[in-house]
Amino acid sequence: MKEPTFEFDPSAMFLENIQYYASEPGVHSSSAARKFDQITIENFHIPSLVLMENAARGMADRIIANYPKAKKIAVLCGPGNNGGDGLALARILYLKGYRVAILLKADSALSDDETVQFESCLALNIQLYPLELFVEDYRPFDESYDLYVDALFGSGLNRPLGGIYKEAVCALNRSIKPVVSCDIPSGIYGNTGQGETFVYADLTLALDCRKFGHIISKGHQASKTVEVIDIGIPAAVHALDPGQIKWINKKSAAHGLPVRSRYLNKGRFGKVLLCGGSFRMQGALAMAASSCFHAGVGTLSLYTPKSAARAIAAKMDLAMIIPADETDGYFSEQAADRLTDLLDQYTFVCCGNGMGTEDGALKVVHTLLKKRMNMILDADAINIVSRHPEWLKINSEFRTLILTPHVVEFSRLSGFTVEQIQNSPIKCIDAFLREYPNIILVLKSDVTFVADAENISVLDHPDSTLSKGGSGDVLAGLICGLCAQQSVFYEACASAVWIHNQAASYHQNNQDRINPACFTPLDLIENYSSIFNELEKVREHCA
Ligand SMILES: NC(=O)C1=CN([C@@H]2O[C@H](COP(=O)(O)OP(=O)(O)OC[C@H]3O[C@@H](n4cnc5c(N)ncnc54)[C@H](O)[C@@H]3O)[C@@H](O)[C@H]2O)[C@@H](O)CC1
Ligand SMILES: Nc1ncnc2c1ncn2[C@@H]1O[C@H](COP(=O)(O)OP(=O)(O)O)[C@@H](O)[C@H]1O
Ligand SMILES: [K+]
Repeated sequence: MKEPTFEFDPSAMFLENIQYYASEPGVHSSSAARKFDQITIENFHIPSLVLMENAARGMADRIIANYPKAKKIAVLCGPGNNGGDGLALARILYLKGYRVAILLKADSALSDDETVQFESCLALNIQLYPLELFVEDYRPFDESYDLYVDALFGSGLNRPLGGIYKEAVCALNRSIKPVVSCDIPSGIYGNTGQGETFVYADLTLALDCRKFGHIISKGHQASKTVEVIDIGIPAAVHALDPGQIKWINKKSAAHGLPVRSRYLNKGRFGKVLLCGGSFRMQGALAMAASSCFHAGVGTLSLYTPKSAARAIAAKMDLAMIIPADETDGYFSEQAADRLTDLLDQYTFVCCGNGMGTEDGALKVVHTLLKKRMNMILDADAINIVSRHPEWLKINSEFRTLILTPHVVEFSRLSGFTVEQIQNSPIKCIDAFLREYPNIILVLKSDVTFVADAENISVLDHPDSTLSKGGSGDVLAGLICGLCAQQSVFYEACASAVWIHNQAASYHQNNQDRINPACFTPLDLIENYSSIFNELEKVREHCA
């Protein structure tokens, strides 16, 4: 595994206000996480056994909170410090009165810290079984124990699982009892999320920080629900990692929400033009428009083919509608010519929703890109620039361009296969942004990335409520609405991604929650107001 290149530089850390860093850690490679451990042990003189104890205590607390009925717990331990965490956890649970069994490969060589843990488990007479017994028949354990802990391998995995470990993982996956993985599901590589045979966990307790392997490739589903355990690594150490992915959370979402001064008039909250729609797909534009308006923009205009304009005008009062010349219900080439004269009135444009990829639409996108203005291209506009990637470079240094592809659109745009994007999203994003450094990319999926040439952030909150036609249009409208009101576009994109996802589950704990199957993308918009209120409170609290 390649070791990260960053070095410990105390001056870099302490010249800054250390509190600045005291926020939730991002997502790091597991090589970086190993480096954090090393820096903490060597430079902060916090012994590795202390970190291990913190890890084990944190895990015990989370297991008790998540599985309050589990009283009998079997812990599968490997030959390294992941196994050491497992043994320390076994001791802590045992001393709290749980019935605990340790499963360890017979004659296993143990790491130094694990040896310490092993001695104390032996002295306490905690039940110890050879892992071989579990591999031969896991069912007696299924009958006697309520929960398994997978502490076989963590960040030290350096080859595919084989032999008894592979068999143990297969048995764990067949078991009907819940499995909690320590740090990372065994068999998954923390740097890449790849693996051959690996544990499918019900809960993964990530030590210190989330690793890439929790959010990408096979590791994403294998990890299922991830909770982070604070093991006592100083927060400022995380900031040393240049390769980290920021975690999009409520606090960062609050940061990207525009501040709304009570004294300003509509002209100061953005003059937005949405360009899109067609006779067959006017709903996409209407949903984007409603989302954009409810995000707070001052004025909103829609430029859409005549027949779509008539249909939208009949149901929407929020936007000014400019009918465009059309051919068979889609933008005509003349529509693009007229657009040139219109654009100067607007401060932000969103283009693509329901637009089609006919010649007129092509010319509309080209016209926009020749103009030095800030804009989002979504949906069909992305399909169009995929056919003309050279257009992405026109005037690129004079404007911010936001692209919001889903994985298939990103595949068309970047040339990477869907499989490559799913297996190695970070590499694909990185390569794309090296080619187009002035773009902000929002790569949408169950895990969504927001990236520019310098930053990459992630939202990992899968929710089938959003797996519906129109969710993307609503997101494009929201991003446009937040960006039109401020100049920190990257933060606004991350904020919109969080709000959009949060809006899908907003009623989760209320009786009036709409079932995910029955929820429509328009219901998302109804939840903006409550979410904005919450984010404003977070912002006041942090000020
Ligand atoms: N370094 C530290 O101070 C801390 C480490 N922590 C824990 O330590 C873990 C990392 O510990 P280690 O570096 O010991 O690594 P692991 O415990 O992941 O395992 C490494 C050991 O497994 C062997 N191994 C790797 N792949 C194998 C395979 N496929 N089949 C059989 N054997 C294999 C290696 O040769 C090595 O002996 C973390 O994931 C975390 O759980 C935590 O306790 C926090 C503090
Ligand atoms: N399972 C899921 N979990 C979380 N978010 C999802 C899921 N499925 C879709 N989404 C989100 O919903 C939106 C769908 O966008 P897109 O695929 O462009 O839809 P459409 O073009 O139909 O509007 C994206 O923001 C995506 O991240
Ligand atoms: K593990």
